[in-house]
This record gives sequence, structure tokens and C-alpha cells, in this order.
Amino acid sequence: MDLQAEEGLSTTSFPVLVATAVPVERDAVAGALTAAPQDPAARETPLPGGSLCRTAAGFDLLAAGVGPALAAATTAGALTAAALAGRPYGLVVSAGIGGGFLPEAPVGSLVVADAITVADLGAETADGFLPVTELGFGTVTHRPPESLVRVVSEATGARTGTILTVSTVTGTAARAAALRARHPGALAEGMEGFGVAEAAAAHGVPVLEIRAVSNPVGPRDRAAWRIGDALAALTEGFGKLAPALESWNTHDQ
Ligand SMILES: O=C(O)c1cccc(C(=O)CC[C@H]2O[C@@H](n3cnc4c(=O)[nH]cnc43)[C@H](O)[C@@H]2O)c1
Repeated sequence: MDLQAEEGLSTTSFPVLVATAVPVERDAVAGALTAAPQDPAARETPLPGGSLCRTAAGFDLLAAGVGPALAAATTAGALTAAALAGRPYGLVVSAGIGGGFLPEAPVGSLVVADAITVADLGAETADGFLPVTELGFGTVTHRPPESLVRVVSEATGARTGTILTVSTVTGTAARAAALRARHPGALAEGMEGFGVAEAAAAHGVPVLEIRAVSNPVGPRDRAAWRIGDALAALTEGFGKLAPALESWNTHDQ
């Protein structure tokens, strides 16, 4: 019996890279993927910008750093290292805690992205914000495979919508309203998804983003943060997501 079967773990038939921002998020994901509590540092491989932990379930966990630029750089490094080693990833998952737009995404809930959109990459004009695409450059949205989003949403109960990537955390009701006006499908915001998605796109690998809501998007209120609840929701969500990925691979890809 192999290690995975012996431990009763669900596995994927393709390697999956899960990029979180910080180690505590990575460990919350690891909690769902390992049969017994263990120190993730025990199987840690250093990479430029972060470190990679291998799990027996076929998921490699990367604490890729906070913010879109560092997350993109670290994720790209991990993707390149895997490709050069002849073990390219079949999927990249951006995962972590995030802000939720009320009332659709309350604290403790999960959101899976059908669109991963950078909200503040562009130019400010007298007539408002212009996304970088309207300046003639790049992209502002990456779309995860529809079938994968459906499978993950059904398995985890996560709401499906746009997850915005911001470089500046929203801290006022006015900014939250402006974001919702520009992105009516937005359910959550984080700081890494678009960076992770850019790295995945550069490697031609599909991407998924899932966030557990730790705080409402709106007026800054550190006392209202529920990081522990969000991390617990992330662990529970990954416990259901892992087997769902296997069914997506075999039936829907
Ligand atoms: O000091 C503050 O007011 C503040 C408010 C929200 C988040 C922060 C962070 O430093 C956390 C950044 C970290 O966590 C993710 N995250 C969590 N909540 C949000 C949010 O409302 N908006 C954007 N990002 C959020 C993010 O992905 C980072 O990894 C500080």
C-alpha cells in the first residue's frame, strides 16, 4: 500500500501548487492534507522568495509572500523549478484569508473565484479609473476553468464570484462602494491572487483562487478580524477541495 492510501488521503493525479501569502495560511491548508499534525518545516525546500513544503497528497504548499508582486515572483520561481525538474504542475491554487463584501460574503465563509481581477492596476484620470487594458497593456482578469470552479464550489459550499486583488487593503466604506460599482460581481478581495494567476498564465497552467473571509471589506476595524475562524474555514474547505480536484481531473477536464 502506498503512503497516500495508507494514510487515507485523497490524492491528485497531477501535482498541484498551492500558494498562500504567509506560513500560517500554508499550515491551515496543510492541516487538511496531512493525516497527522506535523511540522511542515520538516519537508521544506527553500526557493527564491519563499519555501516549498511537499505533502503526501500531491500538493506542494508555498508561502509565497504578501502582495501581488512577491506572490508572482515566488510562484513563478516554483513553477520554473518544477518544470526544469521534469515535474510540471497541473494546477496552481491561490489560497488564503481575505476581505469579504457584505452581505454576500460574511466572515467565516469561503469564496472561490470565477474571475481573478486586479482592481488597482491602471491610471487615475479626471473621469475616473482606467484599467491597464484600456491603456493598451496586459490583462486585468484571469478566469479559472469553469468546470473546476463549479466542482470546488459544490464540494466546499464556497460562493462563486470575482475575487479582487488589491495592493492597498480597502479601509473605507467609500472605497468598498467604488470597488463594487466597478466590479458588481466582486465577493472578496485579497492581495495575491492576480500575481499568482499571472505566474500560472505565463507557464500555461490553470489557476484557482479560494479565500476564507477574515474581515468585511469596508471601514478599517482591526477588532472585527476573525483570523482564527477564517483559517479554520480554509482547513475545512481544503479537506473537501482535495477530493473534488480528483473528480475534476478524471471527469471534467
Ligand atoms: O491593517 C489593516 O487595516 C489591514 C486590513 C486588512 C488586511 C491587512 C493585512 O495586512 C492582511 C494582508 C493579508 O491578508 C489578506 N487579506 C485579509 N483581509 C484582506 C482584505 O480585507 N483586503 C485585502 N487583503 C486581505 C491579504 O491577501 C494579505 O495576504 C491589514
